[in-house]
Amino acid sequence: MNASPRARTVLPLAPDRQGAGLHEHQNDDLLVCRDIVLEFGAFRAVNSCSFSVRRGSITGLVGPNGAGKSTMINLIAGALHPSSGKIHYAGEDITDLAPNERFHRGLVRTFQIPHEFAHLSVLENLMLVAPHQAGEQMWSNWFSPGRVRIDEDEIRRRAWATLGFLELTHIAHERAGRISGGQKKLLELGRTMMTDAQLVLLDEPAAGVNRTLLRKLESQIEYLNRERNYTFLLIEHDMEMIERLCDPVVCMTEGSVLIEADFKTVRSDPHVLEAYLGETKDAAQ
Ligand SMILES: Nc1ncnc2c1ncn2[C@@H]1O[C@H](COP(=O)(O)OP(=O)(O)OP(=O)(O)O)[C@@H](O)[C@H]1O
Repeated sequence: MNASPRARTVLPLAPDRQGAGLHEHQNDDLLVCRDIVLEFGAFRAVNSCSFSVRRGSITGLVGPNGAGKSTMINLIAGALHPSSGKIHYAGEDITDLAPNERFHRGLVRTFQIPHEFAHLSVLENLMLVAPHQAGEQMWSNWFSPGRVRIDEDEIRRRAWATLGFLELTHIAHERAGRISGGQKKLLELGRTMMTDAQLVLLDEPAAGVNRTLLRKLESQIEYLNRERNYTFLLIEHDMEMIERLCDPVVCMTEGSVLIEADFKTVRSDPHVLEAYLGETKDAAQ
């Protein structure tokens, strides 16, 4: 379980209040999404969605298929921009910031290793992600080659340390495209460790991961939360994982937040049950 203190419970919204500001956001909120709307053509995928992520928490984002969870993660990461609403991160309005600017502020999203990195080794994939590499800047190469060397050595050292932590040292020189799905998830987590992450967005980390690797992934998420003070926002359909790791849990349905509370309260909430039941009925038809 996340070691940080559990702060608040927000009771389910009455249906006629859905989409209204969910609650008073607090100073310890690292991320605040307020009244976010996103339309794809005539379809409103996110409908006045408001929730916050407390600094130091592992916040779960759950909800039936199509609820708008991944779209919200895309909006928070900056891959999509809302039609209306505001996103605040670390006290600043980031609604219009580009994804790379968010990344440099420590808002990091994990992603499947893209094709262009699949042919690189696991070690190289880690080294590539380190922020503020002097070698990135042409002027550094011209004027201070020594500094580039030191940076690269430091990044390499950090990459090996990360591999050691993830127990992936034995596959350091494997091509990233050839490792197992579970190992890729660990590598994604490792890539966040090469950055100065503050808020890590994890989209379905458990998907395609076997039980043993899943427990390892969970304990590493807990470790990074506890020891490196990472805050996580985690989308997951595996409710056991959500129960073990997350507090609070935000449940979305039809583009809005239905409830934000501890796992037990969310699980037993009749509106949540109804939302998931609707999904089951749709699948059965
Ligand atoms: N690029 C797009 N164009 C049109 N509709 C989209 C697009 N992306 C998502 N949608 C729709 O928006 C709604 C929300 O999708 P989203 O992927 O955010 O849901 P989700 O809660 O993450 O679902 P799942 O748990 O199945 O991944 C869905 O109805 C989806 O079909």
